[in-house]
Amino acid sequence: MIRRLGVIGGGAWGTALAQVAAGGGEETLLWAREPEVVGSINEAHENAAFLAGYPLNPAIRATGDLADLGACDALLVVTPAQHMRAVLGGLDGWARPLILCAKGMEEASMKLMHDVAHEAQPNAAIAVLSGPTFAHEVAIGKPAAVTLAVEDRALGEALSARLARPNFRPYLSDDVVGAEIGGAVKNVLAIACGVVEGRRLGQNARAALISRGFAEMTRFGLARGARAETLAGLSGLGDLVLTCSSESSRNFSLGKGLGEGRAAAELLADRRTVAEGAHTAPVLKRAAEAMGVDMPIVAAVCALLRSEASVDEVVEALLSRPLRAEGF
Ligand SMILES: NC(=O)c1ccc[n+]([C@@H]2O[C@H](COP(=O)([O-])OP(=O)(O)OC[C@H]3O[C@@H](n4cnc5c(N)ncnc54)[C@H](O)[C@@H]3O)[C@@H](O)[C@H]2O)c1
Ligand SMILES: O=P(O)(O)OC[C@H](O)CO
Repeated sequence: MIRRLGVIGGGAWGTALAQVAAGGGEETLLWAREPEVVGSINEAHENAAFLAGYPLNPAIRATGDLADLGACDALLVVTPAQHMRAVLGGLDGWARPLILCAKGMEEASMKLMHDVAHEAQPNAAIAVLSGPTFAHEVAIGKPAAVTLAVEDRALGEALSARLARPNFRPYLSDDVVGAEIGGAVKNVLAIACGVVEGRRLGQNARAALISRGFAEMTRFGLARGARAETLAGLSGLGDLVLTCSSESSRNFSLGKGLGEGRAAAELLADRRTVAEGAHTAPVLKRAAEAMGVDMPIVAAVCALLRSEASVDEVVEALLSRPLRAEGF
C-alpha cells in the first residue's frame, strides 16, 4: 500500500506535485536544497523562490535533510536531470518505489533517467511520470493528465490510485523508455518552436516544425525501443504540443530569445530555473548520431545554442534539405 509520498526537489514541478500528493490532506514531505525554500514552505505555505503566488496545502512540510524521507512509502524525484544521480546518491539504500519526473538525458553518460536512477539506487522500483503539465496550472488544480510508466502492473495501479485526483489523471503504461524519450526530446523541439516565434516565421512554420519534430522524436524513440503509441500519447505528442505553443515554457522562451537574436550564453546566464532542452540537445544529438538516426531540427538547436550558426543560417539549412517522402 502506497500511503505516504515524499518529494525530492523544491522547484516549481516538485512543489506542484507535492500539492497533488497532499490534495486529500495527506501529510507530504518535500526535500528542498535551498534553506529559503524550506523556510518559505513551512512558514508561509508558499514556494516564493520557484512558484511564487500559489498558496500551498498546509499538509506539505519541507525539509533540508534527505534522511527525513525515510518514512515515505514512495518518492517523487523532481530534480533537474543533470543533478538526479548526485541527489539520489544521498539516499541511504532506498528499496521502495521512485517516481522519476525529470525530463532529460544525462550529459556525461547519454543515459535516460531510469538508467541513472537504477545505477544510483539498484534496489528501488522505478516509475516515470511525464506529460503536458505546466506546474503553475497543476498547483491550482486545473485539469491535467500524465503518463505513468512502470513495468510492474500492480505497482503501477497502486501508484496511480495514490496520485490520482479529480483534476489529475495518470494513464498507465509499461513503456518506461517511451515515456522518458518523449519528455526529453520535446524540450529540444520547444526551443526550436520558440525560435520560430522569436524570428516571426509564422504559424505555418511552427506547425510544420511540430510535425517534423515529432517525426524526429519517433525515429529516435523507435530506435531506442520505445513504442509508437507512447510517443503519440501524453508524454510525447501531448507534451510536445503544449510546450511548443506557450511562453509559459522555459524551453520555448529560451528559443524565442535565440530567435530574437540574443546569444544562448546571455540567455542562460544566472537563470535560477531550468531549461532542460539546453542540456539535452547536445547529448541527444550525440546519441542520435551514434545510432545513425537523422535529427536535423535537434542539430539546428545545438548549432544555435553553441552560437555556431545564425538563426537565418539554420533555417536556410533546414529548408534546403533534399525533398523526401513524408513519414518517420
Ligand atoms: N516546471 C514545470 O512545469 C515542469 C513540469 C514537468 C516536468 N518538469 C521537469 O521537472 C524537473 C525539475 O524542474 P522544475 O521546474 O521543478 O525546476 P525549477 O526550474 O523550478 O527549479 C530549479 C530546480 O533545480 C534545483 N537545482 C539547482 N541546482 C541544483 C543542484 N546542484 N543539485 C540539485 N538540484 C539543483 C533547484 O533546487 C530547483 O529545485 C525538470 O526536469 C523539468 O523538466 C517541470
Ligand atoms: O517550462 P518547460 O519548457 O520546462 O516545460 C514544462 C513542462 O515540461 C511542460 O509539460
